[in-house]
Amino acid sequence: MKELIEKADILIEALPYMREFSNKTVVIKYGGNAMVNKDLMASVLEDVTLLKYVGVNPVIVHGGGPVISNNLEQYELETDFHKGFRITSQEVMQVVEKALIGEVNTNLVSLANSLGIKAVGLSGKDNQMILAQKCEMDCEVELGYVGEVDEVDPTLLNSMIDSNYVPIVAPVGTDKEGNSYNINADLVAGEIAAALEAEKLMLLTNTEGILEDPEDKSTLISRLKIAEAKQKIEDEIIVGGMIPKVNACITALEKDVNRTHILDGRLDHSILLEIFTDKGIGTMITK
Ligand SMILES: Nc1ncnc2c1ncn2[C@@H]1O[C@H](COP(=O)(O)OP(=O)(O)O)[C@@H](O)[C@H]1O
Ligand SMILES: CC(=O)N[C@@H](CCC(=O)OP(=O)(O)O)C(=O)O
Repeated sequence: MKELIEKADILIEALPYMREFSNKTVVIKYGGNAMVNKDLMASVLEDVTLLKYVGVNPVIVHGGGPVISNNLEQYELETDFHKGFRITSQEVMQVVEKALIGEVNTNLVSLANSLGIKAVGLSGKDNQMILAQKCEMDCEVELGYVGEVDEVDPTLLNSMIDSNYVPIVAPVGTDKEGNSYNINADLVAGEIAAALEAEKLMLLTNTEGILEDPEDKSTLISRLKIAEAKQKIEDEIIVGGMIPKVNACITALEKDVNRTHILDGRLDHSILLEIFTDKGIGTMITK
């Protein structure tokens, strides 16, 4: 009986959060390094199903870096990164599109549909939803078809949300001429959260959150303000793949998304633990 009452307590703890998030949009970025197996993907999508049933509007943006790297290896094409971005020649871009849109996106959509979510897959090219421009972050290195988001048109996503679908977005953008661009998925998630005026942005990854010492999980930082996060990038405590995540949170916060979180996507039901428990998990970045 005690166990049953504890289960009821968990539901009661979740109740105020269910009320708070009902009819609100939550953007979830699911990253390649936390997508390591089908069970984990199913656990993430189960959380998304529950969100949908309690009236939250989830939007998923996925990565797929490791899948792209595997496919490039099969084609014997080299992968080079510059400041966390994959240098993307025209040949590499073709593999990126096939991997992200033709493989990762369709697999996620199929799995989501099999779990009872009305999921629809799309990329930033659909209806020119994500207008991109060539990323000119560093003049010294030619990044090729690496893009940065110029503008997100939220019309298509909003009409899907209004019709009760869960959009699953691949991070490929386009320019007005129809050229495709490879965009870091964290940055896409931040811009989509901003365009949808989402309540929350959640970036799922393969660490507990932001760590003071990446080798030591006990050094998890639960809360960080924008200025503190920028300082940690400058001090090189936050490096590599964590930098675009922090930048995505900053973009979203500056464009009025209320809450942003970086959390462990390897942990079963991390989304529910973050949204529906008093303590939350991972790192929350705030204004
Ligand atoms: N301060 C930090 N705390 C935690 N992880 C960090 C930190 N700085 C850099 N990282 C690295 O960032 C990685 C997450 O980025 P990335 O591998 O690109 O994830 P994803 O595939 O989920 O997008 C972590 O695995 C870790 O190696
Ligand atoms: C420009 C750039 O680097 N794009 C990424 C897009 C996929 C991505 O961001 O995947 P993760 O979230 O799994 O890292 C890439 O080519 O790997």
